[in-house]
Amino acid sequence: MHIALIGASGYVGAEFAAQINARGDRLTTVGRADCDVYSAEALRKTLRDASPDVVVNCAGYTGKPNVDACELDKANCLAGNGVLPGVIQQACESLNIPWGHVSSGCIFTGRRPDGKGFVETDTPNFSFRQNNCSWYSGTKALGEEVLADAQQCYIWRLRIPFSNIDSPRNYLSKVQRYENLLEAENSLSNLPEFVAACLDCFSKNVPYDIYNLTNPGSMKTSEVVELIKASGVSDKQFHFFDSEDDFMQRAAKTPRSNCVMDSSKAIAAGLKLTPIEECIQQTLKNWVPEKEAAVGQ
Ligand SMILES: NC(=O)C1=CN([C@@H]2O[C@H](COP(=O)(O)OP(=O)(O)OC[C@H]3O[C@@H](n4cnc5c(N)ncnc54)[C@H](OP(=O)(O)O)[C@@H]3O)[C@@H](O)[C@H]2O)C=CC1
Ligand SMILES: Cc1cn([C@H]2C[C@H](O)[C@@H](COP(=O)(O)OP(=O)(O)O[C@H]3O[C@@H](C)C(=O)[C@@H](O)[C@H]3O)O2)c(=O)[nH]c1=O
Repeated sequence: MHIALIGASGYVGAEFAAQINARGDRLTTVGRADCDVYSAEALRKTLRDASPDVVVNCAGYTGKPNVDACELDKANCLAGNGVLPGVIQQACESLNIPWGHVSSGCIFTGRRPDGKGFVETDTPNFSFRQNNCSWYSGTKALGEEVLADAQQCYIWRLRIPFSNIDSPRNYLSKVQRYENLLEAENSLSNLPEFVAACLDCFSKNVPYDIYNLTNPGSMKTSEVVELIKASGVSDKQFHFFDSEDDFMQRAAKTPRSNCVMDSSKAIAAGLKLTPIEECIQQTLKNWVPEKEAAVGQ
C-alpha cells in the first residue's frame, strides 16, 4: 500500500512513519515545506503527482508543552485543527482517495449521563457549542463537524497517548515529570497500538466511520502511579493537587477534558486494543528511559 502521510514530522506522525516503513508499505510524506497544505488545489496537485492509495492526516496544532499553549495562538490552532481537515477532504475527494484523520477524545468530558463511556454517536460535550472547553478541544470538535459528510474517510480518536519510549509527549513520562498530579479518570491510547489500528482500518477494509481508539477501560491517575511504582520504573514521591480548582490555579491555563470513552466499536471491527491496565503494565516492562532512547536513534 502507498500511503501519503500529512504531519509526519510530529509525535504521532513519527510513529505512523515508523510503522508504515516496518510494514514494508510505501511512504510519501507531505508537509508545509512541500506545498501549501491550506490550498485544496496545491494539495490536490501534490497528491495527484504522488498518486498514493490512501492519505493519513496527523497534522494538527496541539500546543507545546501542552494544550495551554493553544490559548496563546488561537488562529494557528483553529487553522490546523478546524480548517485543514476540510481542505484535505476536498483534495482527497476530488481524487477519489480514501483517507483517515487523527482526531482526539478530548472533545468529551466526564462520562455519559448513564455512567458509561462515550460512544461514537454521542455529541461532543466539551466543545465551543457547550462553551465549556479549552480552545484546543473546541477546534478539534469543529474539525469533526467539518468532516461530518466526508466520503471514504476514517476519523480516529486518539486520547492521551503513551508508549514505552520516555519523552515529554508520553503520558507515562508526564506523570513521572509533573511536580503535582491531577487525580482524574481517563481513557488512554497506547500510541503504537493506536497507529497499528489506524493502518489496519485500510488493510482490513474496516467500514469508513468514526472510531474511538482508546485501550478498553479507564484509569485514575493514582492507579497509573501505582502501576509505575510497582514496575520499578520510578521511585519518585508523587504529589497530587488538592482538587481541580487547585490544579487550575497552580498549573493550568485552560480546563482539561478528562473523560471515559467506549472503544467497543473498534474492537468489534477487529482492531487490536489491549485492555488498559494490562497495556500499561506491558509498556512499563519495556520502558526505555529518554537518555537510552536518544542513543538508539
Ligand atoms: N499528542 C497528543 O496528545 C494527541 C494528539 N492528537 C492529535 O494528533 C495530531 C498530531 O498530534 P502530535 O503529533 O502530537 O502533534 P505535533 O505538534 O507533534 O505535530 C504536529 C504536526 O502537524 C503539523 N502542524 C502543526 N501545526 C500545524 C498547522 N497550523 N497547520 C498545518 N500543519 C501543522 C506539524 O508540521 P510542521 O513540521 O510543518 O510543523 C507536525 O507535523 C493532531 O491533530 C492532534 O490534535 C490527538 C490526541 C492526543
Ligand atoms: C499540566 C498538568 C497536567 N496534569 C494532568 C491533566 C490531565 O489529566 C493530564 C494531561 O494533561 P496535559 O496538560 O499533560 O496534556 P494535554 O495537553 O491536556 O493533553 C492532551 O494533548 C492533546 C494534544 C490531546 O489531544 C489530549 O488527548 C491529550 O493528550 O495530565 C497533571 O496531572 N499535572 C500537571 O501539572
